[in-house]
Amino acid sequence: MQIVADENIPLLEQFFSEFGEIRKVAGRTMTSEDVKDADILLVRSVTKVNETLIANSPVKFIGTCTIGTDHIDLAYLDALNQQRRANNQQKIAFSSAPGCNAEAVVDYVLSAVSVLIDKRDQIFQDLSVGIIGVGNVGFRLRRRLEAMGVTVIAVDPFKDAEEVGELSALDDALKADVVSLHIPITLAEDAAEHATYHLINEQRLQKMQPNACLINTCRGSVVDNTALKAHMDKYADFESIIDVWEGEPNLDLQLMNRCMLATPHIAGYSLDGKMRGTEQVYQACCQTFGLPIRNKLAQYLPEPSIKKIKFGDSVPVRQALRTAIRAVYEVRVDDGIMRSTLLRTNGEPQAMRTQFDLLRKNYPLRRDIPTMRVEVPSKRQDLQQALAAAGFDVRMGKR
Ligand SMILES: NC(=O)c1ccc[n+]([C@@H]2O[C@H](COP(=O)([O-])OP(=O)(O)OC[C@H]3O[C@@H](n4cnc5c(N)ncnc54)[C@H](O)[C@@H]3O)[C@@H](O)[C@H]2O)c1
Ligand SMILES: O=C(O)[C@H](O)[C@H](O)COP(=O)(O)O
Repeated sequence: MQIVADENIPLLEQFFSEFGEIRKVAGRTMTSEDVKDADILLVRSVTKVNETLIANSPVKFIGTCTIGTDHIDLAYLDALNQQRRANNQQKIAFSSAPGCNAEAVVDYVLSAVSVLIDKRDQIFQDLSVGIIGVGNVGFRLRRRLEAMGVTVIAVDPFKDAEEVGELSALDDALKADVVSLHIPITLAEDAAEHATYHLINEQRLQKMQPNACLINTCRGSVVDNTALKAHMDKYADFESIIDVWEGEPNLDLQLMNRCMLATPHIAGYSLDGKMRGTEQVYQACCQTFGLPIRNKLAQYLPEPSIKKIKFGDSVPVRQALRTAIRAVYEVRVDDGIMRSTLLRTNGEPQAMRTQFDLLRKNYPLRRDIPTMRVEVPSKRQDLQQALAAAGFDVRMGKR
């Protein structure tokens, strides 16, 4: 079989060579010519999988090693499969990787919020956080923040409170100190009144506190970026932390300059998250072709480069939390690199696209918080509790 895959998918050979010959291509510019002989098509979020791409391909399995599926024309795939069923042809199987990088997004939000509270001389427990969308990311984030003593106001019209905890109205969540978005991008024709395109518009920004902080790690156009820029011009204390941009890989550099933190769509880019995405799609592919699952992610994940943090007797909880979270993931590094790189493009569109994609392609190795072992003195129950709540693998030191 021929496998055509986005060159940025990690562990392609390790997981997929048993299926056949792998041809790697640039995901953003993948064409129908590239996939004309593909039996298996493996993509990430930058490849539009639609009629134009696959109509003339013999593809039997399509996998996206990502959480989001908005780049896949699922309606077309559905129609195609109905047609195939009518003609007694095998359907084209599809799989995404639900939850694969949810942990990394939670870590991103924790790192970003820890920068925000430092700036405002606050602690986590001072905050209320509105979580919009209580799926794989939002649910994990809620659990983590509540364990850390943060007040969470969660919204999800498609979930039951019995399943995900207390749910509130959107207007209530918008009143929180921090509003964090964890929803898919959906349009009115598919999701009616719950469509998320420009969910955060001028009207909803007005409902937020004048010094609130908006965090967008889901999809750029969930926020009306023009309205956000105008809102921040009006409210000097309003902050935003943006990982996903309307029109990316091109983006509004004025908006970037005004954001408290700006990153190039890397919230989910931990090594664990990316590799887990490949593993999940591999498992679905094995199922489609009736092969046993021989490969496991644990075989390939390297040891974390920082294996352990050890705290002494006198460290304040606030300092320990900040140190541990940012030892695993320091969002300000990504922010600094993105600003300096994109400002050098002077906003020239082609240069901006190239640099944005290079920042993502050459992203440095980063691990998930639960991979970090933290040792605390046994008498510091407070520290143990706070670090475990934040997701660390906490061990007690000797008395
Ligand atoms: N920046 C990144 O690197 C990155 C990484 C992972 C995911 N994402 C994005 O984040 C999104 C969320 O990820 P997830 O894994 O939690 O997805 P998910 O599908 O598990 O959860 C999304 C949740 O949003 C809810 N929802 C849908 N419309 C809503 C609305 N109008 N209001 C409130 N809730 C609504 C759904 O019911 C669902 O529970 C993904 O769709 C993806 O686009 C980005
Ligand atoms: O949907 C997702 O999983 C994320 O947005 C993912 O991190 C996107 O990464 P990409 O596919 O663009 O490499």
